[in-house]
Amino acid sequence: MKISIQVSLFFIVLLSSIELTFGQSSPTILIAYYSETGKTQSMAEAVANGVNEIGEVDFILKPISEVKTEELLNASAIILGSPVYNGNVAPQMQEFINSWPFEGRPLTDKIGAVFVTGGGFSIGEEAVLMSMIRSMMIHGLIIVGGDSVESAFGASAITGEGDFAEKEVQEIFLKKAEGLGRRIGVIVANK
Ligand SMILES: Cc1cc2nc3c(=O)[nH]c(=O)nc-3n(C[C@H](O)[C@H](O)[C@H](O)COP(=O)(O)O)c2cc1C
Repeated sequence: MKISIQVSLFFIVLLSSIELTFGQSSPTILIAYYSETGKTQSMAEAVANGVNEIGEVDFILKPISEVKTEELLNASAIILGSPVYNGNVAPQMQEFINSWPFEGRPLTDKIGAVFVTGGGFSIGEEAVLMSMIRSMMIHGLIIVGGDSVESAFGASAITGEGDFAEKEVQEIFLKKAEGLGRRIGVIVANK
């Protein structure tokens, strides 16, 4: 009798620990970017640093070419980054979004957010933020901006004009990206 109670207790503890291990995995934020010369990648890494500060959520950080459909479907939030090409989103990023599953709108109600890098001031960066936001809204995502009025539509960096030319992405822009990541992290952690 005593042995069978002990065996039952053992299985109860085992099942509880399995539930704890597999039933309570942290929500994940997917940070996906396109980058030819590394500037948008630097912003993506800053977004990830911001998410990391929150601690309660996982993130996947990768170029769009490596993103799997299941990673999109499993993510609680999707954060996209693109450079500005001739006033538009990089065509690779648009193709990526166009490849998302649409039937039944399986991405509906995930959090969506965006960041860009552009060579110059007001020659496309806001248009590209808005372009990605529009596409995400077609898929039913809930759009969230950055953590300051200067990143209201998402985080942006100027990489090629005046003092910002031929340098690493500057701290003032990386801070916006970090703030975006932190904000999405807090929202996802409390969702
Ligand atoms: C083909 C091409 C077109 C570009 N067109 C624009 C543009 O219209 N407006 C702009 O601000 N920057 C433009 N840029 C500059 C890039 O957006 C900028 O250098 C960006 O930071 C590059 O990001 P990456 O290092 O992640 O590739 C263009 C760059 C290339 C290569």
